[in-house]
Amino acid sequence: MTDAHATPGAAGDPAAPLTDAAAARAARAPVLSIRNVTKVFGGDVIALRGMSLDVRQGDFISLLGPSGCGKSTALRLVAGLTHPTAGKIAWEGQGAGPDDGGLGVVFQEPTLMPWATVEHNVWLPLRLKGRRFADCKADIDDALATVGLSGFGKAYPRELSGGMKMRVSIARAMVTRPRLILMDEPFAALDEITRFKLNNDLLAMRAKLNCTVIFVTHSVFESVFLSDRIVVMAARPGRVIAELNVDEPYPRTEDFRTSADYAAQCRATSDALGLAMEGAH
Ligand SMILES: Nc1ncnc2c1ncn2[C@@H]1O[C@H](COP(=O)(O)OP(=O)(O)OP(=O)(O)O)[C@@H](O)[C@H]1O
Repeated sequence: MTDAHATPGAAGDPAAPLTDAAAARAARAPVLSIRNVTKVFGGDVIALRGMSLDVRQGDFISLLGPSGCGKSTALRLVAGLTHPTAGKIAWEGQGAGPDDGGLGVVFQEPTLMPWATVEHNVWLPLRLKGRRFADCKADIDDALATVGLSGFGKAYPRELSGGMKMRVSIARAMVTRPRLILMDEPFAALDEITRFKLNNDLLAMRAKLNCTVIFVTHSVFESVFLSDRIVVMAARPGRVIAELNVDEPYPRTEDFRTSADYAAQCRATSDALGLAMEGAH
């Protein structure tokens, strides 16, 4: 039996007792800590104010909130693409961090090189590390198999559907076997059936790679299906207003998607998001 109701977390009610699942999560090895991070653009746009988050090995964290609440800014800060105005982001352990292969990033657009084949696109992060194609071929084939694209290595992006392009983008992010994958609304542009399928496949890939994911989304349904932690954010200024745990164990299947537990968790998350939207006006 699962407890799929909103449960307290670090940013929710730290004084409340943890569920067994939350206690087990808290015991996992730390990957990254975000401490009181603020990002201000141009002197007066507070994209993010005082964000704190502990990311642990195996977490699947969704950042959920209205447009402009600082979700992408938070991901860019973690990726080292921009730097905090105040506060600190600290990586834990060896082989971590954006500069030493500990990180893979998937953007909303697949951002593939149109002139290169699928396998050459996936090779890119290894190539940037100076690795020869022939030496990486097995890893590239493995990444393509993991995303369900075996046999498409010689195809060009123009020959692929939107969902397949996104799979290539995910294979490219995972080919270095990063500890942490950041995903910025990767499925937002896809139709709902493709999105459900990619949600299922993403969980299978994550289980295979045993990696940690931070996932940005506008979708309550997607965040509840995928995540074990949902960070709800509000805009103006961008900030965290709640953290909810989804204690349903993995693997999650279509049975979960149609269960009363899932519906209850979606309602609780929707309520928290409603408060975030109110705060934005
Ligand atoms: N480079 C920048 N320069 C100035 N302002 C910026 C910059 N990047 C983001 N902002 C502002 O910071 C705020 C947060 O933006 P961010 O893109 O992080 O939000 P978001 O939650 O990801 O939004 P969306 O869901 O629409 O992508 C917004 O007001 C945005 O206009």
